[in-house]
Amino acid sequence: MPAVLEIEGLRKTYKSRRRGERHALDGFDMRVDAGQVHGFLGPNGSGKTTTLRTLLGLIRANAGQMALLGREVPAALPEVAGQVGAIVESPQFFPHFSARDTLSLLAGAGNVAPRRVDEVLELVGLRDRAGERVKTYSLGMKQRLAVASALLKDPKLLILDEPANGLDPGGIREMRTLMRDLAASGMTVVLSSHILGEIQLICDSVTIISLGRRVAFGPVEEVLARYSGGAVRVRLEAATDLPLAAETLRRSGVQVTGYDDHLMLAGVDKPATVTRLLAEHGLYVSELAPVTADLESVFLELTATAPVPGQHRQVDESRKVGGHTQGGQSA
Ligand SMILES: Nc1ncnc2c1ncn2[C@@H]1O[C@H](COP(=O)(O)OP(=O)(O)OP(=O)(O)O)[C@@H](O)[C@H]1O
Repeated sequence: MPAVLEIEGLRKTYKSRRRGERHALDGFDMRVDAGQVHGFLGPNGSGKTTTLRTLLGLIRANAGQMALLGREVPAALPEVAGQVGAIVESPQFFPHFSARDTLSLLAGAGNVAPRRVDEVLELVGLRDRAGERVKTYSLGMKQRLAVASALLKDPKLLILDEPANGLDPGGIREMRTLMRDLAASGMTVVLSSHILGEIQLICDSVTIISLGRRVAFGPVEEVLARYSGGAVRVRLEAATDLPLAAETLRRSGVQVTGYDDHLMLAGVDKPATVTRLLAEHGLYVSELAPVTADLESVFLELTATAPVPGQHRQVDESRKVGGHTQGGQSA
């Protein structure tokens, strides 16, 4: 599958007199294949916006290679810009203009056929309110207008920085449907976010960034499976046997956490061995279920941002949580 977006070894260092040097991107890699909705995930300050701004030629990298639609950027940006729609900073619209006026103005400036204005209004679901002034719009409607403006050129690649930021659950759901519709029409969509549930629902694949480095990437299901760590939930026919079962499993080297009515096991390669081991001790399993992690726990673990009781994590501060600090396919 051809890559629509490729980044290799990207470095960006900000220098300030007060804070000295800060490596916002520290050898970052990323690849997005055609036709995907790709989630770009990372905690605050991890380097998402810096990556997207560098890719779009808004700031200069210190090192690394980047390509959009198979062309090296920033050198080929003038040629590929017409096929890339992006919203990286919240666009400001004239509050007294309607959505239709706003888009007509942008279409005129960008040599876009006027009929495209109605097409994008339809696509983002603003057709029926297109004549009203932007100042009367909800945040969700303004976000749709921003997406509409990025769609005017009918781009092959759409890049959105935090498109669901500030939206209520209804607005988020609508944005999700819009993203999926765009992908279904053949567009590749890259969206940065820290709304993990959303990414899990919308995206085919993800890149997780932490402290300017890629810590995991791949299809969402693969990333989840990779970081579930062989977790298995076990229930027994007799709950009173749980302590004995826990002891038996621990003696065989399995990591066990005991709960009132079940055990959680970690690092189990073959769940069937658990059943056999327990049966050999007269303990009968009523449930043996592999537990898949959700994206939120994977994200918290990989980016070391899980909350710790009594501690306030500082922005940009790295802290190791659990065993994983680097992804299996990490850069
Ligand atoms: N213009 C700048 N000057 C100095 N430091 C900067 C500048 N822009 C970003 N940074 C620093 O670079 C790091 C990465 O910032 P960036 O905005 O790319 O992160 P982000 O992942 O987009 O975060 P958020 O989710 O909060 O928007 C942060 O430490 C930030 O403080």
